[in-house]
Amino acid sequence: MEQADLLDINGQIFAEQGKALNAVASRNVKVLVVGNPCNTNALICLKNEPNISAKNFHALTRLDVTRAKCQTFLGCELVALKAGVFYDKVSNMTIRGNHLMTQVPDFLNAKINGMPVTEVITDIKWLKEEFTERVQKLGSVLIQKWGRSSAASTAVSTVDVIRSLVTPTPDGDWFFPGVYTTGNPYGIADDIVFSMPCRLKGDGDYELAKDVIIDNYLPDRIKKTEAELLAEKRCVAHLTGEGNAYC
Ligand SMILES: O=C(O)C[C@H](O)C(=O)O
Repeated sequence: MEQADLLDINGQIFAEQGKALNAVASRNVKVLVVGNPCNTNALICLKNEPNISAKNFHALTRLDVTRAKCQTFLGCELVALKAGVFYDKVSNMTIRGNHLMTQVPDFLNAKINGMPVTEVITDIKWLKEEFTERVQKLGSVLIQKWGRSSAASTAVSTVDVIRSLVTPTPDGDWFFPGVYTTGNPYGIADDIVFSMPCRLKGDGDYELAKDVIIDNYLPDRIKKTEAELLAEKRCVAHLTGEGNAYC
């Protein structure tokens, strides 16, 4: 199926969900969109819920973050640092942008046992190439292997998001959902759903993390995933009330 068809068919479901939530849901409802393409489906959903704050919508990019944490842990194995490190010792891991293949696993800001990942895994080539590609492609690799999307890890990630929404983010760490962009400090275009680092107090509301490092490597990649999301957005304009779709 072409991406434009997928966007249209799945997008219609999320437009209807948005309208239904708008009609009956609490104005404080928190919405987590799982169906792919989840960033743009979240955008469609929130555009159909004018009575509910766009801040209440999240896209499930947590799955990618958990994968990135696990791959980082495997990276530790590669440099014989497995002892004492499990993936829950990896903090500040985010993926930037879309849940799809252009996503940017941000190893630059991530830490292992409080130390920058790049100081623990000094093979930067491995981080830029193998690690990044593994995280980007795991979803499609699993579909090829099993003939369907991953279900258990999606369910676990969904529970993780809900737990993160109702628990204060641990000191020094981040929460990393796909969120609606409006006036963010990272220069990401407004009016899309983009995964970025956040912190929560445990009441479901969040603020964007401020202590974020950007080097020469990340911006180009972040621009690419932003461009993909802007293109998806044009493709679903008929579902967001913004005119004719253009794919
Ligand atoms: O369902 C998919 O397209 C893949 C899924 O989002 C995943 O990342 O495992």
